[in-house]
Amino acid sequence: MSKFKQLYKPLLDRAQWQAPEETALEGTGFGHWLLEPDSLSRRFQRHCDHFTVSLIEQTRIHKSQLSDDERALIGDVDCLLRKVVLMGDGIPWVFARTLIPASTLTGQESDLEQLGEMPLGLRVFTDRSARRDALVVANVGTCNDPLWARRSRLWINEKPLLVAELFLEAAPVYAKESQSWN
Ligand SMILES: C=C(O[C@@H]1C=C(C(=O)O)C=C[C@H]1O)C(=O)O
Repeated sequence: MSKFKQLYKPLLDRAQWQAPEETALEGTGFGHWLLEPDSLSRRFQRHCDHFTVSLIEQTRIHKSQLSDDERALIGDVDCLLRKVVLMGDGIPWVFARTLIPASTLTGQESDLEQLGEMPLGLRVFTDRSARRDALVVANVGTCNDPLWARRSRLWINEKPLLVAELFLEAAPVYAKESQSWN
């Protein structure tokens, strides 16, 4: 089992998700990143020379494996589960876990199953219909050493997928100089 899965999946699993307005994120350096409505991948590309994605795992899961939260957001459906690490110049920045319903992997979106190490966001946000909602955040670290995560639902051609992202210690979200609008 990948060290990323061993280390980071449990942190996402136990995240106590909160609506952004319940946290003091608005207007903070963290908030500019965590509340990013557009593609995180595109934003990361502006903060490194080589933005890459490492595919950790991709598998089909039965709808019985969904949490109640997940089922409420994307339906009681079998899904494709995709786990990746996003890296800037080879440094792990985000551990991401995405659930793509089988009903989303149809028509123009059937290619989402063959993304491999192409960033999901660069594919989804090239579609004019793409939008993000149901964004929630969680600090899965401590007050003194925050480790932020977010979960949001993406829509492409009115079909949903659910993305959970854990911002690892080296991610620019924690760097003073990058806590701005860019
Ligand atoms: C949804 C996006 O795609 C990013 C890339 C992912 C992937 O390649 O699996 C998963 C989550 C995101 O961090 C985005 O760029 O906003």
